[in-house]
Amino acid sequence: MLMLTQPIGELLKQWQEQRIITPLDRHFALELARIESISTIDDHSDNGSSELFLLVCALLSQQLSNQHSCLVIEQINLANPMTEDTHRQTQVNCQITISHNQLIEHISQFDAVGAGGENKPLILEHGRLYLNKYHFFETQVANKLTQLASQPIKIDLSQSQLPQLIESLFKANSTHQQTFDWQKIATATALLNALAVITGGPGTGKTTTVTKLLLLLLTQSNLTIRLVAPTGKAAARLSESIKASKQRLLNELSNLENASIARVLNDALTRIPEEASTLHRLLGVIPNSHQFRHHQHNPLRLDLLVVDEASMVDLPMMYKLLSALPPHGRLILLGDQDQLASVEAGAVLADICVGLKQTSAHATTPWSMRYSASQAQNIANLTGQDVSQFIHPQPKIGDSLCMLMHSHRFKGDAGIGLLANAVNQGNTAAIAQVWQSNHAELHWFEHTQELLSQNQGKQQLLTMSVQAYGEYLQQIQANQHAFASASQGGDHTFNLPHSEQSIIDSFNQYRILCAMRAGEFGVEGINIAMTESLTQAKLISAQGEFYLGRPIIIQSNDYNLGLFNGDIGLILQDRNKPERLMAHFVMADGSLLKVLPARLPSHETCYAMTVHKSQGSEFDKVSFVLPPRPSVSQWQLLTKELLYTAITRAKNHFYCLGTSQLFEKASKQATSRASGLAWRLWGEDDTK
Ligand SMILES: Nc1ncnc2c1ncn2[C@@H]1O[C@H](COP(=O)(O)OP(=O)(O)OP(=O)(O)O)[C@@H](O)[C@H]1O
Repeated sequence: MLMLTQPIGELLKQWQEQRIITPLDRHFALELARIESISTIDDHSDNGSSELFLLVCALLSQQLSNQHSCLVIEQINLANPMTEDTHRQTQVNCQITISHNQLIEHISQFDAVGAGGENKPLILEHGRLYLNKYHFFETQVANKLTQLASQPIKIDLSQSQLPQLIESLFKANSTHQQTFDWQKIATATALLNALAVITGGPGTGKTTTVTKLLLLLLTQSNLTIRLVAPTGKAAARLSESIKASKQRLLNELSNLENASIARVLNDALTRIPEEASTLHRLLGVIPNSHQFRHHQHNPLRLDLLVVDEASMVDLPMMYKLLSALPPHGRLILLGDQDQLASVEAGAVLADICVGLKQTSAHATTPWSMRYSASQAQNIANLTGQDVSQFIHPQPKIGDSLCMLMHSHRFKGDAGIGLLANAVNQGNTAAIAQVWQSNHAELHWFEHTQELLSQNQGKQQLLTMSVQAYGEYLQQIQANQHAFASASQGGDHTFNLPHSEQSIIDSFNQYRILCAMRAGEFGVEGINIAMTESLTQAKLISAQGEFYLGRPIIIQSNDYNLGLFNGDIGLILQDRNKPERLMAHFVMADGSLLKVLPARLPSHETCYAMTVHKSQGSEFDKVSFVLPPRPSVSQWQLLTKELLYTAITRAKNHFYCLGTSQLFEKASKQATSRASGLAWRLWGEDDTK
């Protein structure tokens, strides 16, 4: 059943040396072999069965390290199991000689492998091999979502004012030339179900819709509503968006003709919460523990939870969140299903949305709704929108889903929106056309073929970045000069001219995003190059670790300080003692946190950051850096989700340093996360 050129123990060592597997993968396999009582792993007396077990365990661990939730046996490359790519010309030193079905049958015979629900280290279900823990997370998440989705909320239309209120709130939308008002339909979806998943790209109106929804819910009863996002930055943005959306609604309500309706809505508007927190803060962090204060036996005290940027929530976190929901709690997930999947295991939001994907070659749109007949009727009753064409014989959780597809931010022919769409569809002809159309908001820096240090594209990027970052650094210099001259003149009552918030806001107008961490064109190299360029331009004086104007990104959580992985701050003069430097952070509620640099948790310079870390943030201008010659392992990271996420971080200008071939090739490569969640939710395997 297995052909090996060397004993498996030696091969595992060799794969580790070649970095095909990690030391963890190897030790994981050896440890499970110990549990399985495989004493001598190079014993051929069992016809290769022990070796096969080790190989499969190493493959499973390798999958988990790559953020997959499981190992799909059918996807194992039997001819060369340690490579996914069947065309790659790598040395074949291991070959599985039985079929995938025989392999599944064989794996199920091992002692360490059980079926779903069994207390075994590994679980085999539906051709997928899991670590018990991940199987548990996945089944629990699927069960809870399905259970929430099957809790329709009854609305007695003979008693309810809701249709009238909806009509008043969405009246302005009817002037848009669209067949369906999806924002209105999404609102009805969430009014009618305990679970609502509202997805869509940037600027499609997710926050606008959820604000109207909260407003409508609050006209019905006094609910305890909590708003959360996965990171501090995303939570701060959610707060800002909700505030802005409330303000827009307040203006709209002042134009309502019906005074009694306007009164009802105005009253509810004031009760919409504005403050958002992080998921960690909501669940209650226990220092030095993976557990949270809130869980199944100590549920959250709320009636409705709104989770923004849900694409960033990984499988274990989604499990913890769902477990902590009180039995009557309603859940609204907001996010962009096309963005990068979570940093840790799983692609929960993408798996939830997979059932809406159009797989037919004749499909005119990439997604389509999937309603039950009764939900379609309820939506029609509430909104007047006839969605009967979306009735599906097997709606599953479709009644809880709504996708917003019209961007109000990137209108018509705006370059950023066109580029994001073309990348999303992996349409290389459209991508080339967008770049060739010379849109004012798109800028290209080509990697030249010269020595990397003389790469003209990189020089252009650095020159532009010095200018972009110059603005906040000049504000800092103005503060520094004002302090120096006030001190000379003996003035102790003086004030720094630029506030910390305005300097941080100015810094946040621009960011360099890198596809990679390491290397000259990764975060590390670009940060060094930026520091040199800004020093040459005399905008910073980078002497010592903490210099005035140095931007930093936090790399671990410090619950005592209230700083979390991904928080970004600036080293600035302390207003109360300007001769002292402090790290300054703007918190989710808009307040300023000052920390002595020596007390900062692990951190690094942040002129450039990874695209992953930028999720949940937006900048006026973004520069995106692709490496000129990616290695094989770097290639795996260059996906269309990475490009799409980088592009959609930019509000007004997107600059890209790369080669057109690389950009187009990456847009053809989609992220795939092995998981059984979509199958559990939708009952189909061909949805992907
Ligand atoms: N129906 C609409 N008609 C006109 N403008 C709209 C409509 N819906 C939203 N907008 C505008 O589009 C912009 C983005 O809306 P909103 O913030 O709700 O989108 P979003 O999907 O939450 O965006 P993001 O992905 O950035 O969080 C706002 O300026 C908003 O006023």
